[in-house]
Amino acid sequence: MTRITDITLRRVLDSRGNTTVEADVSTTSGGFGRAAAPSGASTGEHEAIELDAAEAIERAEEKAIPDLESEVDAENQRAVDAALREADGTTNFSEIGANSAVAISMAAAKAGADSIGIPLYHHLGGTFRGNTTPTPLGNVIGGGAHAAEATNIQEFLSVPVGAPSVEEAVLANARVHAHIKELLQAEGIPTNKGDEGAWAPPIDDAKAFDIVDDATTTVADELGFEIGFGLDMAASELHENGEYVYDDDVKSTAEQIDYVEEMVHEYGLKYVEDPLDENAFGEWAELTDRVREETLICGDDLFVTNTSRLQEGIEKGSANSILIKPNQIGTLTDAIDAIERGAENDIESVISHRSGETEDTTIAHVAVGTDAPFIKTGTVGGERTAKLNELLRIEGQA
Ligand SMILES: O=C(O)[C@@H](CO)OP(=O)(O)O
Ligand SMILES: [Mg+2]
Repeated sequence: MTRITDITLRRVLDSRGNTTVEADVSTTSGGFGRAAAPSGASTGEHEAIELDAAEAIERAEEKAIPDLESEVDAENQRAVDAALREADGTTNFSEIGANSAVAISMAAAKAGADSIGIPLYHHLGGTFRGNTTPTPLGNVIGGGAHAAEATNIQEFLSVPVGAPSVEEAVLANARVHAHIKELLQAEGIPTNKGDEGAWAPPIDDAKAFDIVDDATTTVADELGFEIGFGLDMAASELHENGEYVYDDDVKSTAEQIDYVEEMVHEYGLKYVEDPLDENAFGEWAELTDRVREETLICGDDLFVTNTSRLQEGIEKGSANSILIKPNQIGTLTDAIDAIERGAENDIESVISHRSGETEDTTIAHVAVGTDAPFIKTGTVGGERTAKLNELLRIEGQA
């Protein structure tokens, strides 16, 4: 019923105007799925390999598609993803490209769900999950690798933990984003935007902390529920020769740990992603020990959605949260295996977009299907609202 009959790949544009891979998958029962691969800018050194889109398509057409068409059932996600890995033959999809692999993996999942006649989140999570929606982390001020001449910290995130619904949470983040524009304009500060639609003003991190604190507090008072905030420090991008290099300061590892702990206490941060370098498992553990009761310390570049790296982090106590990005590892099976391993070890999952995105909505379904407590997929911009609005549709079906 769900045997794959045809896989078609094409180049499409992502939100940065770069080409990426889109896959169409059809099945014998007429099921259909379409998905496109996102693309990162502040990529982890341990991520699966993204090839030039045209190259990835050519190689996947030659090496992977013949092993899938008429050979595998779209509803059997593990079999689809095992065939992709088998065809690639490397540990990091460097042969066919993680971009072609993840596009095919996600499109096959959609075709499987369509063939069976259930929503993707239900196909991915099963009948006993998928009854909750994640809290969205909304990127409202950005810099780092996402915007030049802006903050050193890559992302300041609105975290509406008190919102009674995902609809209220999404609207709250949009309100915080709009209020920040008003605060910046009131001071005559330019309101440029970064890759993910967050404001990217020419201000330092200290100013950004104060503006985001002001905006989240004001909007929380307006709406009547708690709105905290968090960070993606993407500290590997700041890490040079064992130090963390800011525009106005250079911090040793010990000073970086103290700094993050101080910010968690001063601003009541709900979430801190990548506060230290992507190889510093031990130092991460020291920070996590200090603040784990107050905040989530989340591994993005540290874990790169890789269960083996997550296992090392579990054994060392490096973090209490993992960022999940299917294109970092190459298949939905690997991404969901990482979520499960995390859940077995009290590691909270945050399902995430990439800075280069399309209108694809798969990650919204992954978040709901796995009961993930959080999703990080921006605040405004078509490639971000595509996921946020899909969450609103799913919540409406509940
Ligand atoms: O660092 C991150 O968490 C992601 C998403 O915000 O950015 P990028 O896709 O550039 O890695
Ligand atoms: Mg990150």
